Amino acid sequence: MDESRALETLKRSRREIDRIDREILDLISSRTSLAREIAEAKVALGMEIFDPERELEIIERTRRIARAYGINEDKLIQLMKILMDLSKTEQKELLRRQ
Ligand SMILES: O=C(O)C(=O)C[C@]1(C(=O)O)C=C[C@@H](O)C=C1
Repeated sequence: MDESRALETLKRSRREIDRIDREILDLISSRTSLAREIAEAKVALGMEIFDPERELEIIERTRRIARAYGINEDKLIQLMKILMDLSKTEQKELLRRQ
C-alpha cells in the first residue's frame, strides 16, 4: 500500500470509528436511561438494586458473544461490568433523590 492510499485508508477508517462510537454512546445512553423504570419497579417489588443472578446471566451471555466474535472475553466482560455499574449508580442516584 503506498503512503497516499494508506493515509486515505486511515482517514476513512477513523470516520467509520467516529460513526460507530456515536452509535455506541447513543445505545449506552438508552441502556442507562432504563435505570429509572428499573429502580421504580425494584422499589415496588422490594428488590435490591444489585441482582447477582441477573449480572451472572449478562456476563455469561457476554462471554458467549466474545467467543463467537473472537474478542477478548475478559475485556468485553470488563466493559459490560462498567455498563452495569453505570446503571446501578443511576438507580442509586434516582432513589436518593426520591
Ligand atoms: O436488571 C436489573 O435488575 C438491573 O438493575 C439492570 C442491571 C444491568 O445494568 O443490566 C444492573 C444492575 C443489576 O445488578 C442487574 C442488571
